Amino acid sequence: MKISFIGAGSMAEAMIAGLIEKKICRQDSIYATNRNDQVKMAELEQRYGIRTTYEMEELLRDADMIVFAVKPKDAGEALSKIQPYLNSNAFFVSVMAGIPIDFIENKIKTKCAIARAMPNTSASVGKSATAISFNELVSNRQKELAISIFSAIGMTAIVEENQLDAITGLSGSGPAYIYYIVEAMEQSAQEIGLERETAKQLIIQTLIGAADMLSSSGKEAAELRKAVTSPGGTTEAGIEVLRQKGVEEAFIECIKAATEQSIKLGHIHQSKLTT
Ligand SMILES: NC(=O)C1=CN([C@@H]2O[C@H](COP(=O)(O)OP(=O)(O)OC[C@H]3O[C@@H](n4cnc5c(N)ncnc54)[C@H](OP(=O)(O)O)[C@@H]3O)[C@@H](O)[C@H]2O)C=CC1
Ligand SMILES: O=C(O)[C@@H]1CCC=N1
Repeated sequence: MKISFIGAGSMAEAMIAGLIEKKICRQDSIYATNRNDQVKMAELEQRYGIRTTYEMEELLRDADMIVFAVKPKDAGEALSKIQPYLNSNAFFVSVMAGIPIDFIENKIKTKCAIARAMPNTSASVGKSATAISFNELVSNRQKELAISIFSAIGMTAIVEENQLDAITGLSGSGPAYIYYIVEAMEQSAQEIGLERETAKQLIIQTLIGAADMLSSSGKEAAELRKAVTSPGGTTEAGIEVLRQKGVEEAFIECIKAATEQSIKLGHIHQSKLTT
């Protein structure tokens, strides 16, 4: 099975790392290209044993899946570059935030199977939360292929395309929100006089434990939170500050803003098709 990546940045690398870790396909059956960062290409070859090339013919010939992972702003240019090399057998999987399937269909001018997916960078450790939708040309075999690949690097939900902007705001960007909280916890650990490395390990284990509880206890987040929060205790004192500072509202606004941005990216690209 040949999988070709167009765009070789954070998201492509996370998927490549996950695919290799889970032995989904041979290392030398994964191909990648970028715009011009040859150092990065050499690094990927060395780190993962994959093939990199700037030859579109070599990259795309007989690929079972073409994963499109450039920034939305570069989508038009990159799609135009590969368009002459695509045929109706191609199976194209875009992971771009905000870019609708019909924009891609218009740009590549070839009727082919297209999936739009929203994974996250936890793919690199086999823990992506991915949502995916398909155009009407994706065959059952291609759907199974995409689902098996994304499921190997995490969990996969099949959704209607109109859900993907919200999913981008929630779980596509989601890891960054958690890292942001960890940064704050690390900063606070320093301020309250804890040794950096010990604090880091405690924070990580706290996150893993909480995620595990959410996943395996069958209890809602609110119930788990209440179980930690003794009346008149330490957690109550801490959570009260979060409440006063409006942290819950801030997170809700944060996810709405990310969702809006995904919608906006789509509109910007759609308007380019009509101008
Ligand atoms: N990062 C994340 O957490 C997630 C990202 N995504 C989506 O994945 C996509 C990629 O994001 P990310 O990996 O973070 O971005 P990066 O900036 O890390 O990588 C973008 C890649 O695209 C390449 N590129 C740009 N233009 C072209 C071109 N014309 N032809 C070939 N390659 C090109 C760049 O090459 P060069 O370096 O040479 O310029 C680079 O390798 C985005 O659309 C994003 O919305 C989806 C889910 C999560
Ligand atoms: O910030 C971004 O645009 C990408 C999409 C989802 C996560 N990162």
